[in-house]
Amino acid sequence: MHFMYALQAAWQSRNSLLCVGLDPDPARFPAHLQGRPDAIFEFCKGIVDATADLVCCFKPQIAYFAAQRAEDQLEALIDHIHDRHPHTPVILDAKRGDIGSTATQYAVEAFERFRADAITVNPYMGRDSVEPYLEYADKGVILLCRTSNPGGSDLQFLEVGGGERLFERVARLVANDWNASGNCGLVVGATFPAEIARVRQIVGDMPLLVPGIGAQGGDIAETMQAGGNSAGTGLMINSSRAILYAGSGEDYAAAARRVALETRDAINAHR
Ligand SMILES: O=c1ccn([C@@H]2O[C@H](COP(=O)(O)O)[C@@H](O)[C@H]2O)c(=O)[nH]1
Repeated sequence: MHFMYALQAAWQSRNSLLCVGLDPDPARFPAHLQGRPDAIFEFCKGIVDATADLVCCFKPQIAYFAAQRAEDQLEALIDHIHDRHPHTPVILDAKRGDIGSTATQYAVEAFERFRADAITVNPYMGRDSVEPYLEYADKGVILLCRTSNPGGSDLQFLEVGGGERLFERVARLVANDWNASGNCGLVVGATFPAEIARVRQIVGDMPLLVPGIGAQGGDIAETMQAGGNSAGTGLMINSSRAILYAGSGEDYAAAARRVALETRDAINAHR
């Protein structure tokens, strides 16, 4: 199914704009999982099974798996999500960016090896570097636009001519030129609500992946006010650490569910 249809369906059926980020850090795992060769898979599976009915998508961040030589556990986790929680889109957060021939391999990795429904991509090498992902017309391509980190302003805020800032140019380019298959989205951090509003103004109803609530301190009310689209959806609001590490004992998944539920409800209170 086309990523955008799957996302629309998940927004409706789950009544949720919450994306749970899967950033497994073994140093923070509960004691009963420490030292197990499949700890990363088991930890994430516990989170996924406890929260799947509360989310519109999951977002595994590939660095947490690759750093532990655990790409096989990432493959198993995405298979698990597809098998046990169908109709729950998976965004592989990889922020890839390279020349076309290499990007082709990254696209195969994301969509064929890992079976992700969407991938995050860095747009700053230009259209030919993004084309290999766009060619998978039913997969989501979510481009970095205004990232949540403070240093994002170093480049993304630069004026690039015509009174436009770089993040605005990216938003306009993606909305007007790169989105021919209707499979693009943008990353805009919750830590910069004014820029979320500006991006929404430029791109209309395009889905925005919004990290930065929870551990990074972004405000849910301001995010919703700035980013909701005409249908009251349009957002995948990500929280990773605040949910993953809500508990530290054997009941960590139940603790994660409690915080996911609170977060989903706090988001819905502003729709
Ligand atoms: O601008 C961006 C783009 C991506 N991220 C990613 O989102 C999560 C945020 O984790 P929290 O624990 O909720 O802070 C993480 O995987 C980042 O790599 C982002 O934070 N900002």
